[in-house]
Amino acid sequence: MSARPPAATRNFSIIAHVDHGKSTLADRILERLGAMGERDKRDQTLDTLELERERGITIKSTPIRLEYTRPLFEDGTGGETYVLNLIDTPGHVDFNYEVSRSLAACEGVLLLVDASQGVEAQTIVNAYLAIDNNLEIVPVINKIDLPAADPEGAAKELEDVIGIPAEDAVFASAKAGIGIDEILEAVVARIPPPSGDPEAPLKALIFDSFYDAYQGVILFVRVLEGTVSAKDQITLMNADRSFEVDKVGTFTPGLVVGEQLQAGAVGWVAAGIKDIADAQVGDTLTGRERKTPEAFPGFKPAQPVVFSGLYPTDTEDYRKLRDALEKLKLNDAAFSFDPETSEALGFGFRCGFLGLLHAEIIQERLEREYDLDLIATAPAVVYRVTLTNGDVFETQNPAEFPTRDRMTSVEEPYIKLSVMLPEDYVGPVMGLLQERRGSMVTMNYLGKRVELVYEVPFAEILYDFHDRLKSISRGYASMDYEQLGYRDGDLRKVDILVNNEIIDALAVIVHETKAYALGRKIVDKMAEVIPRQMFPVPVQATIGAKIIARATVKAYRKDVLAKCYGGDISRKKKLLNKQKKGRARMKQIGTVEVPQEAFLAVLSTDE
Ligand SMILES: Nc1nc2c(ncn2[C@@H]2O[C@H](COP(=O)(O)OP(=O)(O)OP(=O)(O)O)[C@@H](O)[C@H]2O)c(=O)[nH]1
Repeated sequence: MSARPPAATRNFSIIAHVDHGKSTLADRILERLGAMGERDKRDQTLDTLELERERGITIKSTPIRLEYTRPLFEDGTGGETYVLNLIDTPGHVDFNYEVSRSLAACEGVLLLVDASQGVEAQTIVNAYLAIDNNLEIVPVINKIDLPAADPEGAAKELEDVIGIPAEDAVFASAKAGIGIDEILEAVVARIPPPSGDPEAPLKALIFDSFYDAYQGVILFVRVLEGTVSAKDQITLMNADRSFEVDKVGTFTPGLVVGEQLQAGAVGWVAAGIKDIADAQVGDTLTGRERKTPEAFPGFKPAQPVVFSGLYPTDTEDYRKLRDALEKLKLNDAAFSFDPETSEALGFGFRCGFLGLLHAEIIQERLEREYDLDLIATAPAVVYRVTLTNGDVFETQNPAEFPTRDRMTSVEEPYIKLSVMLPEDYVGPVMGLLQERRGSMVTMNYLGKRVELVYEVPFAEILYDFHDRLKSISRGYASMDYEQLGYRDGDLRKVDILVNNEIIDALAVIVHETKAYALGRKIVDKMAEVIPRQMFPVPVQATIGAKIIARATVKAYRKDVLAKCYGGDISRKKKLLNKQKKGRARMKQIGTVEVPQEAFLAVLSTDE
């Protein structure tokens, strides 16, 4: 494995906007290079988790080592064999940091653009991630088989927006297998080989990892300098922890054990690391004795930015939930959980995620793989509050948010949001962004399409923003964003009362200008979803002592069982059973049963 000089290696990734054909192209390359072999030819080989496949989104970056032998050309060239390390990248903004680390492990990328869609928001963001990492970009215009394809137009857009010469583009159809040979030739001809001195002190970048019950954490690394072998003593520079290497190897796919990994190589390292927090993506591996002078730049500890409470609907399941969270955490340094108690919901956990999709994935896994029924509270961002006594504290739990008289200021996280859309929808989309307290940074025209760049409070896009954007642009707009940092905001806590009791888990933080509208929306939605009781149930929204909105859940007119008096007993049983089923995902609060939907009332769309 290590005998091959780095000159014959190419490390690259495929980057694209969602659905532009990344997985299809990767599969086609694998197939072309025989890597599918005898294995079951599945739809999307690179997407490993069961859940990813169902959602059609790649979560884990799984590299694959391929061998490519150039054909013999008439001029007598060709015939050489190259090792191609194809590093997959997750295709969602929640995982942009992982994408940037995966790219840091490469020398080049295939930038894939759908010939019928053209450049989209994620195309631009991903291209800039590649440019920031000084990568060679090979533009590939995909789906040229589609009747609506305009390959030249898409190539021209790339040139106009990102400055990649249109004549560099390779036209392809991953589905029909067109242009695959050209793509492989472009990879070896245009993407530079890795450099680095195998004799230098070890310097390897961790770009992904997973937890294995027997081996501990398996690190996916790109060796930048030096060599790493079994029995080496290594140090993780940012974590400042040292380990002895058990095994190293490459991916073919599947983990293959090898002797060593040298500068330029992409492979895996197992070193009996038990805690994934010690081996975070972006950290640098070096020799314990012979250290590299500087860690690879740009390390950011995984930090959740969206928080939500997770409670078992059945209080008996608390331990089961804790065990499940512990298991998931083994594999996911970016996910956090801490016990929390809610007066309304009992014992649960405050969980932190990289974004809404990450939150949804974790929740779905808990329910499906661990068979748990959960109540999730509305997602919230982290607020920074300065109290009147000068103390500053951060909170992501609206229930803990202080009243106005106890604080002097609040700050909230902002993002830089980039939206790509046809010019016809610019008006309505700008209206939406303004409604979300956004301020424009730039507006770029490219032909009939426009890129809008806005600074927006993160909380404003958490809920229904993406759906609204899609619906007002008839599905044509695409978006991507990056975190910017904290800014002052005039924020209030809105409490929700059911049957005159504050339900702590329903509190939300909202901008002063929107408090009334949001309070109204929540109480109306609550009144709609809380089942009728034997008595009328008032639902109120308050700021401090002031009621800002109110609605009532009307009482039953008749007892459901009244009909059954004297009737046959099986019918009565059936009815009770039906009611019991309907009760799944309900939480008894005082005398009132509140369904999961009510806890997410704040997420319901305005329309
Ligand atoms: N007509 C046509 N369809 C294609 C081509 N390449 C991919 N597709 C289709 O486009 C859709 C999206 O392709 P994927 O490969 O899943 O896209 P992706 O970019 O990997 O998507 P994510 O994994 O969700 O990021 C699928 O329905 C593919 O069959 C192509 O060359 N021509």
